[in-house]
Amino acid sequence: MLALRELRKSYPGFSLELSLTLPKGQTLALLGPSGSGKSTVLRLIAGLEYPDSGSIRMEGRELLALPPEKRRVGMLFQDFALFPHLSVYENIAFGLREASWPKERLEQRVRALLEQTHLTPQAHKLPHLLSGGERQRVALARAMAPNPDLLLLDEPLGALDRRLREALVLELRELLSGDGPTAIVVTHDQQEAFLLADQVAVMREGRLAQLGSPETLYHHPADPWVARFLGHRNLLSPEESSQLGLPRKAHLIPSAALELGRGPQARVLERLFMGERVGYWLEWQGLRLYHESGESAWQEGQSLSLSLNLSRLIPLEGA
Ligand SMILES: Nc1ncnc2c1ncn2[C@@H]1O[C@H](COP(=O)(O)OP(=O)(O)OP(=O)(O)O)[C@@H](O)[C@H]1O
Repeated sequence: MLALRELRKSYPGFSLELSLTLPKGQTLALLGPSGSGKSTVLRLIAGLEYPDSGSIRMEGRELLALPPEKRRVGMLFQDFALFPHLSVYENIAFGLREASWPKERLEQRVRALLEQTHLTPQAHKLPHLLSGGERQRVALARAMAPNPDLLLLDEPLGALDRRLREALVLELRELLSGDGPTAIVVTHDQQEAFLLADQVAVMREGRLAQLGSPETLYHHPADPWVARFLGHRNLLSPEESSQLGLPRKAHLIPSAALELGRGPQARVLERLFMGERVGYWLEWQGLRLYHESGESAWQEGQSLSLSLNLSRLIPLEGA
């Protein structure tokens, strides 16, 4: 288990303050906008930065008392940083040679990792001959080689184009799930965080805005900021809520609360064709609501009847 306790780090104009725990074997995603402190957390754990105060305990050891190389933490960088002149095999073996692993044990470990990451046929290739996905797996195998207690992945899919990211996120998910390593993944992509992590920590300005499973976070965001950050578009302010007869609090309108085909008229303000799905911004009873569906026939200016099931709205803390 990893435990960060009251970890503090200040830079001019920015301060981080964080406590959280991560059970062994689980994956945590640090999700937040640019500048919210995600990479700082990784750097503090890896030992590339030192905190002003606090503690980082991993399997009962205080990591802050140890130099980076003794922390048993593996790091995977955004650009993978493979050694271009070394084969796949030698890239994976690199850290083990540095740590003077005995020959036989080293060979066994590298072969096992090649198997696990489906890279055995590529073992003797140089990195430039590999696909993006294969390169990612080499980098991951290299980071996992010395059996770190914790794997840190900083935007592991950040440098790749969207189509490749979509395929690779599933490969990464397979490697991290089940009896995979304890891992922390930094990402600013909500979908990636949800697909990879058991727990998601949403960060805002150096603080933990919310920690929870992807489903809990999505269905029960802590406040309107988290709700908006996770892509919810239909939120009521406290004033709008009270006009509808609800308590004077912000509310989230889940898509299941919008019922089409009955109720007062809504006007289509904007139609956003995206392919399989079409998004519609609607004006209804003085509110601007967003609805997404497979229905593509509605046009701008058209009216539809719509009702809002108030019993399904979720009250949120904060404004
Ligand atoms: N070495 C440093 N010296 C001064 N300020 C720093 C340093 N490292 C980070 N910061 C500041 O700390 C804040 C958090 O940076 P950090 O890189 O952790 O954010 P992030 O959430 O990872 O952002 P991104 O998604 O853009 O990578 C930023 O305002 C940044 O400018």
